[in-house]
Amino acid sequence: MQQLSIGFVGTGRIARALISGLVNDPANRICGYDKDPDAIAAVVKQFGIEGTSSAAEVARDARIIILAVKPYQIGEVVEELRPHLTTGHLLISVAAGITSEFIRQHSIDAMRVIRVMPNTPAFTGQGMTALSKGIMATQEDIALATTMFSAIGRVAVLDERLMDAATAVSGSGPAYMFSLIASIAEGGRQCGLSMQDAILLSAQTMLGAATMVLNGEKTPEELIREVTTPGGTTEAGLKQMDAHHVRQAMIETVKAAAARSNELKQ
Ligand SMILES: NC(=O)C1=CN([C@@H]2O[C@H](COP(=O)(O)OP(=O)(O)OC[C@H]3O[C@@H](n4cnc5c(N)ncnc54)[C@H](O)[C@@H]3O)[C@@H](O)[C@H]2O)C=CC1
Ligand SMILES: O=C(O)[C@@H]1CCC=N1
Repeated sequence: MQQLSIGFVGTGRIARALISGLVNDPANRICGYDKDPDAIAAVVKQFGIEGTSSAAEVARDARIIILAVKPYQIGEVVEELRPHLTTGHLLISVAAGITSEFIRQHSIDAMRVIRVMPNTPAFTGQGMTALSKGIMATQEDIALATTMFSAIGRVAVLDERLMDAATAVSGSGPAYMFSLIASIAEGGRQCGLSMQDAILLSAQTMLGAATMVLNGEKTPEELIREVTTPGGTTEAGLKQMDAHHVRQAMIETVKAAAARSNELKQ
């Protein structure tokens, strides 16, 4: 069994979601550093990873370094890491908008960089990660990252120019899904259900509907037709969705998030 040494710089919300899945593989040896002592103490306590006291220590202890800080903090973290980086390292960035070229140019010329966009359902093993190869990264690096991120859900390998779109659909997507679940549940509550029952009915329905789509036998449009009886309840509901331009609103939601990811580009 090949041991993988993985180090996180930044152990906030998305890092915790990734660590929660990666710790299950005994082949992974995980360490982390966060400039907030409470953040690193929390992950050490929760997941039993090794805490370190600087980014330099992460570079010393890990071959794979995951940059999990806010986009505007990536520059300072790469500067801090640079003197400690070698061609033996692989840098993986989860930051929205930040290009692999920005990271390579601010680290070392031969740096192998992979840009990924995971999402918080990684906590349940049902994450979706899009990943793309920087110019110096190899197919072996992509294969390694694919295996790593498969521990927390599904993986799609994309050309980097599509990462803004992936960020908008699956990176930010859980927030839209939570919003839809909450809105449908609120409708149920207004029709007499308790909020607890309404959330259960709404969330389990989203899970079941998503599973049917992923089974891949039918398109979402075909599945809509199968639920909808002419003159029945679904048709009455869908008419309201159309009247309130819900589909168009969701399209515009994704386009706005992709545009913002593009604005964060460095
Ligand atoms: N939250 C999400 O659902 C997703 C977030 N991302 C990306 O992940 C990155 C992190 O986001 P979150 O985890 O949500 O943020 P967060 O604020 O929860 O975590 C960031 C962590 O980085 C630490 N940090 C900041 N500067 C540092 C430094 N110089 N050295 C070491 N640690 C430092 C902070 O103390 C904090 O604990 C962002 O770039 C975001 O675009 C990507 C996919 C999904
Ligand atoms: O909202 C954000 O910018 C990050 C990136 C994707 C999910 N959260």
